[in-house]
Amino acid sequence: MAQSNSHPHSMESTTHLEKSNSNSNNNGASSSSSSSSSRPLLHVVAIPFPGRGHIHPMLALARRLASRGLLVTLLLTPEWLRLLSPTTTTTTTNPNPNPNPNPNPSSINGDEGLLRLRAIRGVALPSERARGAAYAAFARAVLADMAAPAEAAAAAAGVEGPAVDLVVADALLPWAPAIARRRGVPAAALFPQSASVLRALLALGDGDGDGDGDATHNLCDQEERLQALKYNPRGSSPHLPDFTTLCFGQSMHTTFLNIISWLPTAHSLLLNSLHDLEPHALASLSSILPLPLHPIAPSFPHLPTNTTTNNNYDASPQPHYFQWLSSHPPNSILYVSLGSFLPLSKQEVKELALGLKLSGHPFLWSMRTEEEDDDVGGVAGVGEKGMVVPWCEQSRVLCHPSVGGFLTHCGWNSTLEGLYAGVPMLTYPLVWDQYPNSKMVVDEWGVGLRVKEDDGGGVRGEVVAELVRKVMDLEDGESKEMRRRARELKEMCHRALEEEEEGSSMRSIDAFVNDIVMHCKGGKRG
Ligand SMILES: O=c1ccn([C@@H]2O[C@H](COP(=O)(O)OP(=O)(O)O[C@H]3O[C@H](CO)[C@@H](O)[C@H](O)[C@H]3O)[C@@H](O)[C@H]2O)c(=O)[nH]1
Repeated sequence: MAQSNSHPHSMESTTHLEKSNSNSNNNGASSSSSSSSSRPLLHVVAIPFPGRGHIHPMLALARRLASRGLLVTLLLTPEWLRLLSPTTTTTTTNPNPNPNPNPNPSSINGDEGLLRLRAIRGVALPSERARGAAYAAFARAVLADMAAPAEAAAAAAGVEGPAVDLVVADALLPWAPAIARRRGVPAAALFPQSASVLRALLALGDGDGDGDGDATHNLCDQEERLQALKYNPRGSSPHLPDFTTLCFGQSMHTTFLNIISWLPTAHSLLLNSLHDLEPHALASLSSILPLPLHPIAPSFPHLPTNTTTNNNYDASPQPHYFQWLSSHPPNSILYVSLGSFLPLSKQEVKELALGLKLSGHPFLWSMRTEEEDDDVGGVAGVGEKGMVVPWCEQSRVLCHPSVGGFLTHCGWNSTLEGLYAGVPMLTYPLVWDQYPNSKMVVDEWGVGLRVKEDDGGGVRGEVVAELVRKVMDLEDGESKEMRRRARELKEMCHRALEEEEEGSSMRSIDAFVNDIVMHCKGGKRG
């Protein structure tokens, strides 16, 4: 965050922490062989919300903290421990054999230096595959049933030692601060969505003043409210069914506000954003939240964490679809992914497949098996032009030179990964923050076109085809302008990671580490 907009409590301008583990490996984990043989600065317990879009940013953060000399115990459900295992990531429906089984950079094979993985046992959650269809049961289990098992796992981390100094939790885990409190340590929050969405949520919280303990009341003045509500996830898609009304008997924003009401009391808040990307929202949050804010994006599991990175992706071995990508000219392939858990209707899949076929452009579609449908003509049969995989290393795929466009549901991680890669986007939001994210991509940053409008209505294949042709046409004026803007934003993202130039992401992580080391070692433990 620019100094002029920093919160008075922010430590961002403090000098870099001396790195006690400068030899980070490609995943950014410390090269020290084990936690017992090193002297970690602090022991952090990190608790992500158990969904892909939350685990990725927490895993990236954990690696970055470990690379700076902190011991991090990342608590995961047994299913996620298994899903992050490299051996589970190589299956594909593509007829090409996989000649080069690849450790997915977002995967992890046991402990990595100062990063330890431990299980949260004894909580029954609907599986990741079923999560989209069973969201109510999933959300209830996470919000209620996961608390005690997570606390037991945090306690076990302290017994395994050394004593826990700090809990870092996903902002959507409302029981996390109580775990920290009972251990007598501070809790920091990682907010996994955009700063603009958080700001809108807080503005919505400025409501009835009924004294019901909602700590987000009265944080925004009228002007702030009006600005923030432009990004009201609900307001930007008023015709969408509000699925949490069914789940919880109350609206999504009320549910969300209750969940995140602990944020103003957290020790500090890590935001998955960059100041130059959302300057107004971050400045506004700085002024209304009484705690240090650290905008740490870009922060993906595959990025090196401690080194200057001018390359787009790391040098890990590459799975088979990279060979296919490499057999195409630069900027010729459209990458398609509609997120990690919400299923599309058969009709939507059919229209998208038709659109891709009519467009005539090659595409790589990461399609979850439950989206596949025989009626689509086995989408892979859409032609020699397309490849369908059940999973790929998205953030690396997007950085491949042959990829020239991204049809995305606008999950916040996907949005950031598209910006980092510098590819123009076609937006196809499905729920919640994906609508305001689409709005930023198209209207604010000028790096995309809407496939699906904000009214959430259906999309015809012919329209998809026309938009794909436009965004992939390197000679089209509008496409050229989007590519120019995309290059600018890509450069911005890469600058944020430059260590020697003190990029903003590096500064923020260092400031956070300085902040918590000073707090915990300074005897301020509660
Ligand atoms: O084949 C694939 C498909 C996805 N991904 C990764 O999975 C993550 C998906 O995250 P995101 O783009 O944020 O989508 P969701 O999983 O749908 O994320 C949920 O969580 C996000 C953060 O809270 C919200 O912004 C979204 O709306 C919500 O749906 C990204 O890192 C992708 O790179 C892959 O690596 N390979």
